Amino acid sequence: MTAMGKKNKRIVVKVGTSSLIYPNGQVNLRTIDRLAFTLATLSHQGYEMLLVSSGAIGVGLASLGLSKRPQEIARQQALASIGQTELMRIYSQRFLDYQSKVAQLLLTRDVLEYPVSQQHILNTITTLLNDSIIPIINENDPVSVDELDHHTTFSDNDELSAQVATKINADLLIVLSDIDAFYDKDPHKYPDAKAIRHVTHMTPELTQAASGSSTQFGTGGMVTKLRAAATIINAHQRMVLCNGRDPKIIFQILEGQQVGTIFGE
Ligand SMILES: Nc1ncnc2c1ncn2[C@@H]1O[C@H](COP(=O)(O)OP(=O)(O)O)[C@@H](O)[C@H]1O
Ligand SMILES: N[C@@H](CCC(=O)OP(=O)(O)O)C(=O)O
Repeated sequence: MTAMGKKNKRIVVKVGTSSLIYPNGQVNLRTIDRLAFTLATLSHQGYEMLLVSSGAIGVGLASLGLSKRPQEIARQQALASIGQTELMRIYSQRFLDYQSKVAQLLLTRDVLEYPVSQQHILNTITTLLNDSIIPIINENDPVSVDELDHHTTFSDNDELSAQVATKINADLLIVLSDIDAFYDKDPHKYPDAKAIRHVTHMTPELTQAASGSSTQFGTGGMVTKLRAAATIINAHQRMVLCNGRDPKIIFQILEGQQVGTIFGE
């Protein structure tokens, strides 16, 4: 079973905070550099590449030399606004080194759901892809709110990446995490956990196997990745979950090698 057929062209890559920030809070420039190299190379080969990148809050913490995420929402939103510009500065510079241009889209749930704004977002993405510019997407954290009467957040960027992948009709969503695959239980807690290589449909057992993040900076853990996978399976699309330590793993996936966990028929 491989993730890709020959016709696959439009690829969404999602990278989580745990791949972008070292456990000591420093920005992982090595991974960012390899990510830029990989996506730029594939874009030059004719693939349409999009990146959904977390890391605004993590980079914000690193910029201010803070080690712990604050509780207060306004502080988190301020950190995201500080970190987002720095994250994009790093991406722009690294992608330029590999002769690729990037663009930034910051989205909230409401603008992606409302038909008129959704169409504008899709038009922007299509125009960028036609010009071989790589859209880098994150949630617009400083304006996202999660209140009873006004809910504009995505639960997490895993869900945002699945929403984007379905709306732009992507051929594949690749979720890069700090773990090699989806396991029958959290391998950070249970050393005897076994990798599940292919999931064609969701079952209550699989949902139960997924638990939260056990890393300092990750947010949703496997719960949100499984939700994203369910969205992708329902849309008859495909998702691969794999380790983002070395983003060159994306080349292996596109060459048809079996890595990580494949979700979808
Ligand atoms: N069944 C499972 N299989 C794999 N990982 C799991 C599972 N349940 C929970 N996890 C945890 O989910 C983590 C990945 O999620 P997270 O820390 O949010 O990463 P990211 O920043 O990439 O989104 C893993 O490091 C692991 O500890
Ligand atoms: N929008 C937030 C990331 C939220 C998120 O989903 O994080 P992660 O679980 O690391 O993918 C940020 O840029 O810090």
